[in-house]
Amino acid sequence: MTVPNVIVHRDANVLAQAVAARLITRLADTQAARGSAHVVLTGGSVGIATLAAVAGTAARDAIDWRALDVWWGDERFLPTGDPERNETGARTALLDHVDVDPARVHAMPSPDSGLTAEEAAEVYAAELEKAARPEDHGPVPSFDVLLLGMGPDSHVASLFPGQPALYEEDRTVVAVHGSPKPPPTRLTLTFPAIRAAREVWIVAAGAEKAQAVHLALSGAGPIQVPAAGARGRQRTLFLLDRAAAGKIPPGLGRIASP
Ligand SMILES: O=C(O)C(O)[C@@H](O)[C@H](O)[C@H](O)COP(=O)(O)O
Repeated sequence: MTVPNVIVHRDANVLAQAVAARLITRLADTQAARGSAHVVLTGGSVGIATLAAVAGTAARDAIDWRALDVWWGDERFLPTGDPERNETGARTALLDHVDVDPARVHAMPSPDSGLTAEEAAEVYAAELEKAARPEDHGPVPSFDVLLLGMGPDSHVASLFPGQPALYEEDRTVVAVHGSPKPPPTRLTLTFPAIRAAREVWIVAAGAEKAQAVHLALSGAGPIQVPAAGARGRQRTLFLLDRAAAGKIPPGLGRIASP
């Protein structure tokens, strides 16, 4: 697993703007090299603020939006259009404002599909598998950037400490019941799917995240500290504001904006 790099910005606003700039550059570079790119979005405050920042800058036109596959790391199992769905947040903040190819926006299924959460997880896993190419390392595409927010309990996507989803070694998407963060029923990528990403970027702001950041960077186990198990094949970034970086081990931080 890659050793994470830590980048610290002044506050949550600068963080969102800086992650947006980094994301645009990364995806545009990937498209220049390979023609298209895969990005995995996250819900949560910094995740959605980042998408809004992408929408708000003219540099967004550096991305060929029609040559981008958009996936989600997790979803709240709520009806389509529900404001609490991560999909709804991402559409409102960004996807409704750019020229994405609707066929390449891969929202996780909602309960109005008539599927149970378990069936929905299987459907999404099949969609991922269909998009995987022989050169990919498994039944999911090699995501170019996989964004993850992180909770104060160190959860990422809907992988919560101690829950069964963390032990999954085969399936790439599973249903989660009894999530400590509402709503209780969710769908989530598993560690094998997350670790197929070329780059994993964990974005977190606020002092309430400082302890989780500390643990995730201090050799904690992924069952107790899920963020400790989210690593990209080529690169793992912790993109933080100063408050979230307040407890990182000395020497690890790099202040990127004054
Ligand atoms: O469905 C969700 O809520 C998530 O995708 C979740 O993993 C989120 O990213 C973190 O809980 C961080 O959220 P905040 O940035 O709002 O603290």
